[in-house]
Amino acid sequence: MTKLYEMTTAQRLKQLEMEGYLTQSDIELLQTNSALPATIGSHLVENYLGNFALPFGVANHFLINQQDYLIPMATEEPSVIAAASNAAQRVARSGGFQTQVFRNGLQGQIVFQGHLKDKTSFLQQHHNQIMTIADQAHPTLQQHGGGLKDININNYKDFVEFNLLINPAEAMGANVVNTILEAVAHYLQQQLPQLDLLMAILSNQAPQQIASASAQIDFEQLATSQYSGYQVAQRIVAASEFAQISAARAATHNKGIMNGVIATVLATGNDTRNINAAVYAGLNQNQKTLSEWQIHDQKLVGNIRLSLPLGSVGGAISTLPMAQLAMRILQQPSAAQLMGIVAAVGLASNLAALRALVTQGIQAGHMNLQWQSLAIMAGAKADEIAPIVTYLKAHPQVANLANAHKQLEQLRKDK
Ligand SMILES: CC(C)(COP(=O)([O-])OP(=O)([O-])OC[C@H]1O[C@@H](n2cnc3c(N)ncnc32)[C@H](O)[C@@H]1OP(=O)([O-])[O-])[C@@H](O)C(=O)NCCC(=O)NCCSC(=O)C[C@@](C)(O)CC(=O)[O-]
Ligand SMILES: NC(=O)C1=CN([C@@H]2O[C@H](COP(=O)(O)OP(=O)(O)OC[C@H]3O[C@@H](n4cnc5c(N)ncnc54)[C@H](O)[C@@H]3O)[C@@H](O)[C@H]2O)C=CC1
Repeated sequence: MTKLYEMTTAQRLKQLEMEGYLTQSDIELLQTNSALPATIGSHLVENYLGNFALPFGVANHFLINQQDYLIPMATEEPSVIAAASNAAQRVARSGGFQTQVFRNGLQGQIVFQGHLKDKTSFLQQHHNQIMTIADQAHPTLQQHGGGLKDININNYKDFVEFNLLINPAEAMGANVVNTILEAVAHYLQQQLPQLDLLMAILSNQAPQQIASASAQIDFEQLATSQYSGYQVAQRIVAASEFAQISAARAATHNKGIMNGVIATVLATGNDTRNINAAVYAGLNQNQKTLSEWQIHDQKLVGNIRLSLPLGSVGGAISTLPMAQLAMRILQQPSAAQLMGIVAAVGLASNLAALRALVTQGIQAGHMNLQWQSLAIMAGAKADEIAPIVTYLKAHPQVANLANAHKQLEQLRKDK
């Protein structure tokens, strides 16, 4: 069967329509030059001039909690989608990804300058009123099952912090949380005139919005022409250990994870700055990397744990037509399901990069993609692609479109 990446874009769209991932109107949306009408764009940002387009594609072969997924990605970086698909296929053949999600709420901070002597009795006295104000500030949130869950007060040297835990229901929650915080802050300032309100804002540290994904990969899925699967597994574990002791390597290890994470977060209309901030806030001196790899029970075992305050409604998720399309391709996941999916994508991106790095190096795969693109651009069809790639690989000095055309003509004459 022709592989997705060997098809033309038109064939690919047809194939995904046949598989039920896309409707005719999705295809029309994808084929319009600007999938974002100016009427929406000009309401999303200020001083709007036009749209900035990015390629949008899908990674395939994802089996997550025994369910098949196509993963929409928006990215400008070549090989991110191929890498995620490549690793996902190895994981799927070994049983797939398992995910776990803890989605308990976002923290909001109301910060005053000064000192609050009797914080416990203040909280006891005002707790119910604060809960009522929070509910009134965003009444629809309660209808969606969200709202203020908990309040703590922390005294610092010259500051008092009211820390509110708010369940944003299905939203990412920045706006709903900030609305509640400002209403509560106003009330608190009235009750505490001796303090000076400094700010009220959600925290992008999200220790209560955590997604974990794991995969147990059979050694045979890792083998290359140079190394056995077991050797590759050992080398991936060594790479993971080195990242734990080298901050310089940890940064790159993590970047490889964020390749797929950010591409998927962006495609679904979620806030990428929020996710970058939350993910990196989850790291510390003792935990430099977002994932770890070990050998256990004759398998390579990967684990990833990410702070992922994602939403399935609200903000640009509900406004951008392309984000809505991405959510349809993902079969309309809940926010918690989306968190698990994104964690699995992060682990897949990491596995692909590490496997390439500890075997043939990163450039060989990148050049392979380049040659594949040249062959496809020259018009090569399924079984014609491999011989042209082989030729271009063997003649890197003349690996250009004109020569890909010549080789294709020759190949067809020789048939
Ligand atoms: C590049 C590949 C995938 C080539 O991989 P390959 O070995 O040439 O692939 P293959 O031809 O054997 O195909 C195997 C599978 O790969 C996928 N695949 C293969 N080709 C395509 C394609 N054109 N489009 C879409 N998917 C593709 C596809 O799933 C395919 O299965 P199939 O569908 O055929 O049954 C591999 O070498 C790889 O995974 N390399 C890693 C690339 C990577 O991580 N890139 C990210 C950018 S580098 C970076 O930013 C971060 C880094 C690396 O520094 C992080 C770190 O240091 O940790
Ligand atoms: N520090 C940060 O990260 C900040 C981020 N932002 C931005 O805030 C936006 C996200 O804010 P949100 O509050 O998530 O979006 P939002 O402002 O669109 O609010 C969510 C809306 O969805 C509605 N809704 C419908 N069904 C719901 C359900 N099942 N659960 C919850 N709400 C439901 C709510 O009533 C509400 O009106 C993003 O655009 C983000 O970039 C804004 C300020 C700060």
